[in-house]
Amino acid sequence: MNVLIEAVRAGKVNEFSSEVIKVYTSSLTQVGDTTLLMVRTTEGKRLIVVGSGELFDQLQGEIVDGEKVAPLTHENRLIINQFLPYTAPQAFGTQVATMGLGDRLGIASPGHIQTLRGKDIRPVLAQQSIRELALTGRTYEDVLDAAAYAVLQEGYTDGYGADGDHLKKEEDIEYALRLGFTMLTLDCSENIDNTIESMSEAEIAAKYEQLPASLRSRYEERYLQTAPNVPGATLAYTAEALKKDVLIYDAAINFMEAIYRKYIVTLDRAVDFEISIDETATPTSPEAHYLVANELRDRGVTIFSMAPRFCGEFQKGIDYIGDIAQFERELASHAAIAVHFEYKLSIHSGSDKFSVFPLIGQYTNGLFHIKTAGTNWLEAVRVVAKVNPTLYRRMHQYALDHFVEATAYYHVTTDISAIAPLSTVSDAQLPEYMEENNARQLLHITYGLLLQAKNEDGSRTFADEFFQTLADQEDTFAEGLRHHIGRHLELLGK
Ligand SMILES: O=C(O)[C@@H](O)[C@H](O)[C@H](O)C(=O)CO
Repeated sequence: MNVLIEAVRAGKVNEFSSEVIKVYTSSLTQVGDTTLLMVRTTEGKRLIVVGSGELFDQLQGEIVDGEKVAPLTHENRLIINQFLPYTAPQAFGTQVATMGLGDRLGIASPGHIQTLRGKDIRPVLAQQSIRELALTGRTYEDVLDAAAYAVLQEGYTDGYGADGDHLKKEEDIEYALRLGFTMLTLDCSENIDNTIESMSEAEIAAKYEQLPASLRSRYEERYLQTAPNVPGATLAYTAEALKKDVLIYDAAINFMEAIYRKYIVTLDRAVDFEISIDETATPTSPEAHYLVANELRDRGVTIFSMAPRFCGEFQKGIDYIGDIAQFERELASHAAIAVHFEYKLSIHSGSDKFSVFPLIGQYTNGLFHIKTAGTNWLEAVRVVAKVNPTLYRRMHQYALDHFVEATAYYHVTTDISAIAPLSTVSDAQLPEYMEENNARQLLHITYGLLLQAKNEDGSRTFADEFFQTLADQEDTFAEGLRHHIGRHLELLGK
């Protein structure tokens, strides 16, 4: 039997062989007569496969002294999924709190698992939007592979989800579902008519009159003649507000129903279907939220969660911006509406919203879905700032030089002039940039440009050194995530 595996079993993990840098003791797994153990070697992570049986035979790898050393490939991940079902993603439904832990690098999930293990919340480890894939150059196969191997590495058997996030096009929906994604976040922003917000009351009335009379009378009967009764929600429709909401959301509701009928109802497996109306210029009033939810229920559309666009600003990687008293008033209604229609409220751009986390935990009674992604990338940047100041300075300067280009992808109100000039900051102070909102947003939204930057000779400007630094500092990164995401959970009441 492999000396490493025997050493792990005997609790003597420091008996490393020469090529092994680290043994992931939690990965020790027995499947029939096959034993698996993940290690990090000078060539990267590998699976040591010992024994015999189907799993041993099917895993692809090199035979060394009768044992198999298997790389963490996509093909091997699919085989492991078959033999260890908990390494494949699952849907969670509406009765357990869930947290989206978007990992743009493919190396954060072990720290996320260490943070959530044992808590009353489940991780959606494989969460990426098509926007993130485009900016990082990754695929959904890469995203699933990274999450599954992290689950194996950490010996995490409580289940995790996979969210095809902010999907707008049918081909992207088909792509994610074909790969086995277990959550689908339908981004309806392109079906929401934001021009209505800037119209006068007369213009709205005129446009509304152009709608079919049958549609108008149906909405008026359901929302003006019948007062909604949602315990805990304060809802008051006026004729003017109803006209506006119908013009803003009617096409989006039709889109939601069409996708549900074509892709969700026809599936032979459970999928958590989320409706995202958060990435739009129009804040979602509680009345608008109720109208969308009521129309969906009336059309037989069952959803896992709804992501409204809250009042104020939920910007990337920084705390809430806005009137917290108004946020609390509206949150109470949004949460009550979610309870009434039996789905979870989903909090997008959930990274670092520390000032409102207690309210979210309170009003949802701890039953929510919250999404993070940027803050996990920034914890990796923080590690670089701590241990590789030269690399951080190069990345920071590149981000400054390319910031305007990055604003095409994310809405931020960053004040670049407020960021301390690099020349005035000592190496020891560099991590403090991660405590300053403008610097956080600078590094947050330029992630794709930094990761995909190339030199004239085609070599990667930052990515190779960045990933090597994070590999060398794997424990530091995991500890940073345990601290930072742990703070999120603590304030959310988890
Ligand atoms: O950056 C993205 O596209 C995603 O991380 C998106 O922002 C996600 O839905 C989210 O809200 C993460 O906080």
